[in-house]
Amino acid sequence: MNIYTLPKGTYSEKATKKFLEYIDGDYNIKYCNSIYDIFESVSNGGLGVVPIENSIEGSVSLTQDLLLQFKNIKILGELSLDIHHNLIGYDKDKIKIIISHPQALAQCRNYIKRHGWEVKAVESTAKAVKIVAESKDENLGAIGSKESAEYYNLKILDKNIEDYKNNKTRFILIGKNVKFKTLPKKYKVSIVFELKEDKPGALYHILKEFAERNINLTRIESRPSKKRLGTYIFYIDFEDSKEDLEEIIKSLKKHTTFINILGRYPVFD
Ligand SMILES: O=C(O)C(=O)C[C@]1(C(=O)O)C=C[C@@H](O)C=C1
Repeated sequence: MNIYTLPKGTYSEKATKKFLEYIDGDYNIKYCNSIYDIFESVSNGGLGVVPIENSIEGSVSLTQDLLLQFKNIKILGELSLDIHHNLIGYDKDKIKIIISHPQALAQCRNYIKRHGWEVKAVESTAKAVKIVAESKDENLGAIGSKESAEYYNLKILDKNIEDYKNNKTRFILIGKNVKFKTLPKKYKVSIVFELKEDKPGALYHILKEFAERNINLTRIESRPSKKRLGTYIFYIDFEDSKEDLEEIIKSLKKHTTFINILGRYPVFD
């Protein structure tokens, strides 16, 4: 079986290797150019690993949108990685343009601003490093992992260039089903829904259902419904509890036009 992720040297590849330590069975890592390509491949079978949230920059909105779009794909597991970015290239003093993934560029925004560099966004940090390596252009620099610098034989010109300490990204394992070797104690549930009416207290009625059952929400987020300006869908993550999930969903359905369970899954360290 295959497990799809972003190219060699990306942080997503690192997360994939960590997931594989917990997964039962033989999987070959297959590299895709974008998060969209990973979802498309996984919809035909196998597993995938994609980033979903970063502690500095927030949600990876493409992942959120695709989880809704690809109805046959579920979240099967979650883990977080410490993210330490590096400036990669030839000569720091000659750099004029910095290339990287939009999330990585955003996580190093102050650092880039301080140096007055122009920025260019590409599909992954590893692709950025590859472009710099293949161009042999000293005016270019990339932001990426230590592994990507090694893989493309480029120098690390600066380490830990993220703007805030404790930079972490959450990654999810996606697919139809999986078997784990061992299971952690912590489980989470992710749901997405649209409120029935835009009226005072509409979201309160949803939150009340969780509060009354003493369920801890770990994230609440809205995204445009893409139907009209000012209309939203909501993503909620909550800690799995002894409460009956079907019963919770039934109680939420009273207030929503649609509600999907994106996954009920273990959270690995
Ligand atoms: O380009 C990569 O290396 C990725 O794995 C993507 C990604 C992301 O989209 O958040 C993963 C972790 C970091 O937050 C920066 C980039």
